[in-house]
Amino acid sequence: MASVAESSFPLLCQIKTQRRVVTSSTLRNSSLVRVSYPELPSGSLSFRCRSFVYGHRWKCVRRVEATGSDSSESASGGDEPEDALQATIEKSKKVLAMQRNLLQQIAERRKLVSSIKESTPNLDDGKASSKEEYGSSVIANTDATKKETMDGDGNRSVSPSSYGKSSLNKEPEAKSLSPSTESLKNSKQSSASVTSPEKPSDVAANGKPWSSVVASSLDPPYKPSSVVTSPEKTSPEKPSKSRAGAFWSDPLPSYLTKAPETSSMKTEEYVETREEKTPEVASSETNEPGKDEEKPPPLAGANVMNVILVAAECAPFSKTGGLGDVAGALPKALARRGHRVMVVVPRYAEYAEAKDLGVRKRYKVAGQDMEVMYFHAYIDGVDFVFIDSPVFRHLSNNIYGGNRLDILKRMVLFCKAAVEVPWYVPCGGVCYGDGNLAFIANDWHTALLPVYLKAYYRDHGIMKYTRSVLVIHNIAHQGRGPVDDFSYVDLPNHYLDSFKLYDPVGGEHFNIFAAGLKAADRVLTVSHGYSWEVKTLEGGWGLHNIINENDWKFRGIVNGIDTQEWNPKFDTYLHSDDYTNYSLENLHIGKPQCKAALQKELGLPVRPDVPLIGFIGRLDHQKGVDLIAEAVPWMMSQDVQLVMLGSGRPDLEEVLRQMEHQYRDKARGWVGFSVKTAHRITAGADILLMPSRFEPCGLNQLYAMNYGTIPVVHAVGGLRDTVQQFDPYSETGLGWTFDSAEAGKLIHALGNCLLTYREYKESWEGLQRRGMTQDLSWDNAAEKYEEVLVAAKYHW
Ligand SMILES: Nc1ncnc2c1ncn2[C@@H]1O[C@H](COP(=O)(O)OP(=O)(O)O[C@H]2O[C@H](CO)[C@@H](O)[C@H](O)[C@H]2O)[C@@H](O)[C@H]1O
Repeated sequence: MASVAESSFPLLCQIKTQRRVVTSSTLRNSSLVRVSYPELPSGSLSFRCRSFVYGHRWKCVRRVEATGSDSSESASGGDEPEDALQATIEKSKKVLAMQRNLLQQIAERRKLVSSIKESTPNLDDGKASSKEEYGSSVIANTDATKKETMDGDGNRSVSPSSYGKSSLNKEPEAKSLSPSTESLKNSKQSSASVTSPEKPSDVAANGKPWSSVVASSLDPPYKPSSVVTSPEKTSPEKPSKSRAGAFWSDPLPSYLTKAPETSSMKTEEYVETREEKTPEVASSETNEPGKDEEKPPPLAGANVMNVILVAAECAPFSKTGGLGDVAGALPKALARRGHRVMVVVPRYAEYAEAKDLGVRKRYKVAGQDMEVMYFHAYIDGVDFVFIDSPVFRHLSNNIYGGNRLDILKRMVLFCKAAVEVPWYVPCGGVCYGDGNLAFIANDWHTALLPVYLKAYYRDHGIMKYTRSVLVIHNIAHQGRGPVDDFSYVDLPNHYLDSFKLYDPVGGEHFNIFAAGLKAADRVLTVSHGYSWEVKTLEGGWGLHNIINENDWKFRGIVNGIDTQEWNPKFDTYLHSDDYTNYSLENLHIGKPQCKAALQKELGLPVRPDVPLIGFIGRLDHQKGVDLIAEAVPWMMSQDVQLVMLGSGRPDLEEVLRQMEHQYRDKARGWVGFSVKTAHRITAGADILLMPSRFEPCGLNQLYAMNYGTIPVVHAVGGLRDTVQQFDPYSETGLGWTFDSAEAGKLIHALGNCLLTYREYKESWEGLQRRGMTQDLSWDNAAEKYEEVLVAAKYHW
């Protein structure tokens, strides 16, 4: 047997070009292929090929060895005439030249095709339709009547007079976010050295190291991502007991003492499954020239990271409010920028798209061993990982249900499991690993994650490059309890202080949000206005001091909206019952049709001229439902219709029922949780009321504006950031605002709004047009999130 050449694509193409007979029992990956090749001394070639036979593309990454029935003779030099060999070499050279020429042509064609694609509009039509399918499968899941019981914290009003405009855009000093040039350089170097450790031939074009891949026949085809995880990170450091003991008086959690299985995954099995890939995917894994030109660089450029968003709810799978919407949409926007993105959420029900990954882990919660399983779906470029445990099951309609300790234990289990997902859960066959990784935790429910990341791992030199960002969607809910609750979170004693908080309302108590805010590398909230408010005594709900102390890592980023899901042009809930899709172009036809359909569906008189006022939201003190109730008699004295959709506090639910009972010809109070009805009200109403006492961002006003529905809002938090007061003189603005949470002020603003609706049609249309032409997508916000993730990454 004589070694002829190292693996080479041209050589294989040469073999193909000359139409040699290829004999192999399976012609599959990692098989021994034998090719008849009389010009060679051996008469044939055999080679072991860890190859990719997709379409007609071949790539061989191992040594090619010449062999044959007479290989022993050839190996010894035999009687091979010198000139025959020379002729073969010459021939080979010619073929190689032809081959190069061909590849050149292919590359040029590819360039041409991609430039045609770029200049062709409606390329995302396919995406829109797939989203529609995705959305429509959801209706059954989310439409059931839901009730929400959060952690039971009391509510307090925020004094509007205390909002200082000048402070609204106050953000952390740039210098405090940026590392020194030197450390940035070092970290970049270290990141570079950890992000591309494999030999080129060992790394697929999607950046996944072959060596750490597990069989995943259950997974959908994985779209290539340019994120590379380091071997160091994909094989996380295993803490030695003695090392951990030196830092930590309490015993380490049991799962820390076991080696994560990331690196022990079976390449062989993976090789089998790779054959099932489509030619399109496979082509991205060849080393063909021209491929690089075809794939544009990620928008995130060198900032591409692995991002894991962890939340208690995620639309469309689970949702009680705005948090679910954000968890469903922000990750997709980050993925569009080129990041590898995962969402981790509890599995409250069986989701058709999600498949069992077969991974099982056990965690201790309050002394009890609990097993979790992991389900996975890959949708719109995002890995959705659902953590399954009996404690989460059947809670779709009652996500925050149960008593305080039930919720606490669920969140302890969820956060313990979530923080280890990058080690154990292969997505598309490959675990994320803990290098170049940032978690985004959301609200108090997942505020334990930054604490666990620190206490279990980073304090012990593990996951030391992993960062955590904690997003405040609503600071009124904090995970409060008696100090004794600390025993449930399973942390070293010296962590107790970070949970302890004293305030005049709760006295000395245990506060999960407080600990999360301290432990996270960065803290975000969902608007600029709210980022200012939470630093005040009125708006911080007892956490303002902690936020002020951590101002350097704190920032506000206004939410975006999912412009597929909440778009009158594509909205799947407008496909039936006489509703219709519409856009700015046919607004004057489409919106009145939706209004008539809504009136009909609700049993209200179908009248195009009467202003239809809507409200959608959780029924609690925050949303100012009581202010609407106070204004109802005035409203009903006007020629208007009012429809309110909400669930929550029983007394406020009763307000809705009473209102409908009293004004049957004008008002409807829909008590329950119906995503379909929320979409239909947003499309059919002329005006949306949001008199929230405080509103971290608010999504309904954004949805409303995208549907040509005019918001009337209390200028607070994100509402003030996003709804600019209408100015009839300059014909600017997006809606009506009022400056304090009082029924009188609401009535005044709504009165002006109704006047404009009736008397100034052109102004009204201008308001609608301006609202509908705004860029409300998540793309802008995602870019800002990326800045924060990168700042966290380079900060030690
Ligand atoms: N009865 C019902 N039936 C159907 N759908 C209903 C419904 N009640 C509410 N919804 C839906 O839930 C979402 C509510 O979002 P919001 O942002 O207005 O409020 P929420 O207070 O829950 O969110 C918190 O987090 C978000 C996200 O950051 C912040 O915008 C917000 O200010 C903060 O209070 C919307 O999609 C709305 O349509």
